Amino acid sequence: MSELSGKVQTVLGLVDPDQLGRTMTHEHLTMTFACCYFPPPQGDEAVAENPFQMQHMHWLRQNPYSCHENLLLQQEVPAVRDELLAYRKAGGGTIVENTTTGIDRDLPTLKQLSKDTGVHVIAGAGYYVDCTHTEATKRMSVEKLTDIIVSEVLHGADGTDIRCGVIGEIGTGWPITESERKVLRATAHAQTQLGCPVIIHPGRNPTAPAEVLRILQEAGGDISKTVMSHLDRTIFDDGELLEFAKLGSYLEYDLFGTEMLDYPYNLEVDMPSDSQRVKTLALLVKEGYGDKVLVAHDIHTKNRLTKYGGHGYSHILKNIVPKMLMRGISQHQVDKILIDNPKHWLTFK
Ligand SMILES: CCC(=O)NCCS(=O)(=O)O
Repeated sequence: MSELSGKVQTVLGLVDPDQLGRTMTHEHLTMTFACCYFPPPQGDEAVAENPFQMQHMHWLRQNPYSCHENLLLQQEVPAVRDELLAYRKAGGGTIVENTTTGIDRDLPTLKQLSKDTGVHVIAGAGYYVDCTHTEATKRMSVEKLTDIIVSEVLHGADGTDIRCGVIGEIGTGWPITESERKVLRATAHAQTQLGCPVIIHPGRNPTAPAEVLRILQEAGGDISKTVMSHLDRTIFDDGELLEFAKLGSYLEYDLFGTEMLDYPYNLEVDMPSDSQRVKTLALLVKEGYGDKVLVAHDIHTKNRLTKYGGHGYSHILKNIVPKMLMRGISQHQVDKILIDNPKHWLTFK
């Protein structure tokens, strides 16, 4: 039996799963999203150059990807430290930090933030979406990719001895590229060796999540230990959602706090409001999937920080939990979503 078995691996080492407490399963504390810059609407160029003013806050919430500076979360370590202290005060215990290769994972900073704040931080192994894969990555065999991912969990990543505790977020687009397919197969092979948790960023198409699970399953992956992220912007029809839920992965609503009219990466998408997200969680609980639901904010741009008038990492604990209770989700079920489900997912087999 491996020394990881029955434990959770944080950036500070192995911990007992009962120590995690309330857990956000999909956040970023330091990263760059420059790969996904989207030009501003015509006429808004001047605002995009100088967005961090009170009168531009609404514009920034509607157009978070159209301002270069907003995509550099890695410049905000002191603000993130303050936010983590506030998160602890609000009752939070753990954050899964989903930054993988391609969007500037910074393990020493994650370790320091965890030391400074007492929040458990779990780092992610593997690769983000195709446009961030280097030519060298694209040339790698599945075996080589598997070895790298396994090593990031067992020995440490990015030339450090700081170990990752999950694989992901593994980035995929739509359609899924050949390089992304190889990374998915490597993810499944690494998961088979390690018995570890996996988390996926699906493409922006309602059929993308099931296609990813199919690829993972064919490569021997454990779907019951895999999280499908970003369902808020991916599957909109209740019937389709319940069909997807039958496949057995964790179901993650991780864009709490993000409300925007025009989702630039796919204008077909109507981004739900937080109230609509809570309604969907209530549906999943009622239909028997309460032990599969996970939640988070996926903070990946500056404007989502409270420093810039955003919702911050404590929004779910402070505002969404009361709304969940008000909409008939029991306290027992809320505790499952925030404590038990993350704990079971994050524990190595
Ligand atoms: C790196 C952060 C990330 O991928 N977030 C998801 C953004 S979106 O695809 O939901 O727009």
